[in-house]
Amino acid sequence: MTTTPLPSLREQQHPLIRKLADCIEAVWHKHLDLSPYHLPNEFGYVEGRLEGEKLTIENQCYQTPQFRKMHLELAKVGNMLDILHCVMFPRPEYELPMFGCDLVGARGQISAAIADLSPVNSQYTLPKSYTSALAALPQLNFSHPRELPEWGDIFSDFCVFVRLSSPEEENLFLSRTREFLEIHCMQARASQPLPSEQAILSLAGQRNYCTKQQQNDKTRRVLEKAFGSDWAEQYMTTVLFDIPS
Ligand SMILES: C=CC1=C(C)C(=O)N/C1=C\C1=NC(=C\c2[nH]c(/C=C3\NC(=O)C(CC)=C3C)c(C)c2CCC(=O)O)/C(CCC(=O)O)=C1C
Repeated sequence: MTTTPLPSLREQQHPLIRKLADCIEAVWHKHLDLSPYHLPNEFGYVEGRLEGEKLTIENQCYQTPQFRKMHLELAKVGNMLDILHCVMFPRPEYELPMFGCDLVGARGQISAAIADLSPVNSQYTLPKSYTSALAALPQLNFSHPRELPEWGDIFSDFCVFVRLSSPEEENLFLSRTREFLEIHCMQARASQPLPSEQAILSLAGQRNYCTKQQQNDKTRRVLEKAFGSDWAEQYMTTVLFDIPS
């Protein structure tokens, strides 16, 4: 007897969030050898109240030989906010950057769309194979680019951070994020583990990435209003951006 999977939260969210969630899963399944990554079970599916609005979070996590954790999170705040969050944490013995993306939709418009392959080596530079593949992509011109906050110094020169104001730009963002993911997954599959002293340097870069991302007060505020500051702190430091030991 086949159990029909529960409909994902994405069916109730902004179409671009649904398309990007489907795209991320498709690229992961196409290129990588996925195994489950078990989050503490209270975090698989959580519900809270945000000023009377229900906050629903749906998490999916995998791991592969090259990635210790690949996290796709969908969140919905009543009818106000739709969120997609995705971070791929490389195993430190691989010199791979961090893929991260965040989509925040309010009342049908995507006010924040960001995707990046962020360097975590000791010089905070991307591997040459990434730089050449990314530099070969056509230059995109979005009508509403956005300025990164202070803590955003972790992102690469190829980072896309925009407000999306049309279906055409939504599709541009979707295809550029798919390109980032395809490059990343193919590079990851072709990569070999580094000597252990290199792993220590990558760990430091990942720690910096997580520490900076934990400074995002816009994320923290949504979580605090729904679950309180202790829960938000725990969630940001153990689920969203857990610093590898
Ligand atoms: C790879 C990058 C990246 C990753 C992985 C990441 O997690 N955030 C990332 C980036 C990033 N996010 C930003 C903004 C917002 N984030 C949320 C909320 C959530 N985002 C979540 O993931 C979750 C958990 C599900 C919640 C709850 C809201 C509400 C906003 C305001 C929306 C707006 O400004 O229009 C900004 C702008 C920050 C600024 O301008 O100061 C940046 C740069």
